[in-house]
Amino acid sequence: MISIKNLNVEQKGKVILQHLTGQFEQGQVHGIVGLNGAGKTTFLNSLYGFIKPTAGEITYQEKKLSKKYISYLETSNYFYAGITGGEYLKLFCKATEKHKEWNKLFLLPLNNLIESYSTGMKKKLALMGVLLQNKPILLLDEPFNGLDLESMWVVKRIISDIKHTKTILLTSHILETLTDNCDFIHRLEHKKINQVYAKEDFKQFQELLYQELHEKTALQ
Ligand SMILES: Nc1ncnc2c1ncn2[C@@H]1O[C@H](COP(=O)(O)OP(=O)(O)OP(=O)(O)O)[C@@H](O)[C@H]1O
Repeated sequence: MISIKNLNVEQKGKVILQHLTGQFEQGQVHGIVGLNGAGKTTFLNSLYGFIKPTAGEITYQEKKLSKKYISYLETSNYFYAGITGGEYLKLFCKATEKHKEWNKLFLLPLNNLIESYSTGMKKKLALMGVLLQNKPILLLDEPFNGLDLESMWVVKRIISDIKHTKTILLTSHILETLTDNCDFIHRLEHKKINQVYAKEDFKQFQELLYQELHEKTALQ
C-alpha cells in the first residue's frame, strides 16, 4: 500500500498541494480526478520523485517510497530520434519475445521509426515500455489520451489482467474511463484529496459532478 500523510508541494513558491493525505492499496486501480490545474500531474511527479515535497510523508509497504518500484507513464512521451519502436522497447526489456507478446494486442509496426508513428501509436509504445518494466507501482498520467476505441479497450483489458499484483494510479478527464477501469476514484480538489469514492458510489459521484458543473456553468 502507498500511504501519504500531509503532503505539501510547492512550485516556484506557489502552494499546489497542501495537507494531502491518502491511501492506495495494492490490487486496486485508483483514479485521480480533478479540474485542469488541480494538481494531478504534480501529485504523480511528487510520488515519482521528480518534485521534492516541502512537507509530508510518502511510504510504500511502510518504507519511504523509492522510484525503483515505480514505472511512470507521463502525459507527454519523449523518444530518442532515429530509433524504431522495437529499439525503444529494448531499452526496458532485452527479451524481444516479451515485446511481441504485448504487441499482439497493440499491433504497432515495431520495425518502423517512431517519428512515423501517430500520437496514439506513440502513447501505446510508451505504455508498452511501462508494462515491460514490470514494476509493482504504475503511475499512468492520462493513459487514454489519444487512444482510439479499440486501444482503450485493450488498455482496459491489460489493466484488469495485471492489477492484482500492482498498485495502479491513473488520471483521466474522461469520467467513463475512470468509472470503467477504477476501483476507487480520488477527487483532487482544494489542493488535497477531498473525497474518495468506491465503485458502488460512482453513480452518485457522477450525478454530483454533473450537478456541480451544471450550477457552475449556468448563465448568471
Ligand atoms: N513547473 C511548474 N512551475 C510552476 N507552476 C507549475 C509547474 N508545474 C505545474 N505548475 C502549476 O501547478 C498547478 C497544478 O498543475 P498540474 O499540471 O499538476 O495540474 P493538473 O491537474 O495535472 O492539470 P491538467 O488537468 O490541466 O493536466 C497549476 O496551477 C500549474 O500552473
